[in-house]
Amino acid sequence: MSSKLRVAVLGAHGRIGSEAVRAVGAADDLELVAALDRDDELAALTGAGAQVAVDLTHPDAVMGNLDFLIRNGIHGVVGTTGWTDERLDTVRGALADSPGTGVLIAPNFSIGAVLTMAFAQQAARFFESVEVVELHHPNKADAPSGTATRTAQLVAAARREAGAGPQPDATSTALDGARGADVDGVPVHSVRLRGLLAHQEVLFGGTGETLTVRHDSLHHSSFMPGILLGVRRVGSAPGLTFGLEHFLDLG
Ligand SMILES: NC(=O)C1=CN([C@@H]2O[C@H](COP(=O)(O)OP(=O)(O)OC[C@H]3O[C@@H](n4cnc5c(N)ncnc54)[C@H](OP(=O)(O)O)[C@@H]3O)[C@@H](O)[C@H]2O)C=CC1
Ligand SMILES: O=C(O)C1=N[C@H](C(=O)O)C[C@H](O)C1
Repeated sequence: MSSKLRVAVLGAHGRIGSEAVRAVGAADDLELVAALDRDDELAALTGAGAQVAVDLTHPDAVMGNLDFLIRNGIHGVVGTTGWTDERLDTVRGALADSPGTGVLIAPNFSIGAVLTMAFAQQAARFFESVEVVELHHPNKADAPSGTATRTAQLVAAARREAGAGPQPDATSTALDGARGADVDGVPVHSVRLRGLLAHQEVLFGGTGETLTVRHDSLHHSSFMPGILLGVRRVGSAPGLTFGLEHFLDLG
């Protein structure tokens, strides 16, 4: 019997899932035992003896997939977006009935994006104003992106902790959408443009100065080291882990 970790990919035909299939297949310590997409039976995962499944599907599919994984004691590494507090609580509830099973949900697997979130969190208390602009390819399922939502939530929490009040904004009339989506008081603007992949700017403003923290994913390979790290680590992290930063030493 091989000592390699037995890994499955869900959403295996997709933009990022197909890259994950290649990355898992190329890793010496991992064995790709299933590559499933829409209409494939999840039962194939137990048949193949999958120990970890990577979910890169769609917000409409991920909850059902996780329910199956957790009930069968298969660890999950999830990049699929669409997370709300309610959804996260549902996953926590399912995991409570399956002690020993681990699920990592990462709004973004690229190291640069994880650092962007950390830097933004660090900068938040020093600036009066902050807005997030996320820019993606036009085939993306959701807006705002999971990364932008998480960034805004982290920045908002840091502002609250520092006792910062609402942001200055004297807008008295505006077209709907002109000021973006309000995520915990932080405006988030979503651009969908052919030619782009995944990009984000966090703009901070204070007296006489601005700071922009920008990250660009130029290829889907940017997400692979994070996905592989999650695959290798999730089995020793029972319960729900939200954010790849918990598996990284950010100092
Ligand atoms: N956390 C991160 O770092 C990253 C997260 N993402 C997220 O990953 C998700 C996928 O993105 P992307 O690859 O661009 O999307 P794609 O649409 O290219 O890929 C999704 C794939 O999943 C398939 N699918 C849909 N429903 C199911 C299901 N029930 N079971 C199995 N497969 C299913 C789709 O099939 P069909 O085409 O027939 O619908 C498609 O092949 C998104 O939520 C995206 O935001 C993306 C990049 C990085
Ligand atoms: O759909 C994408 O492409 C991406 N989705 C994730 C998100 O919504 O944040 C991660 C990255 O931005 C790419």
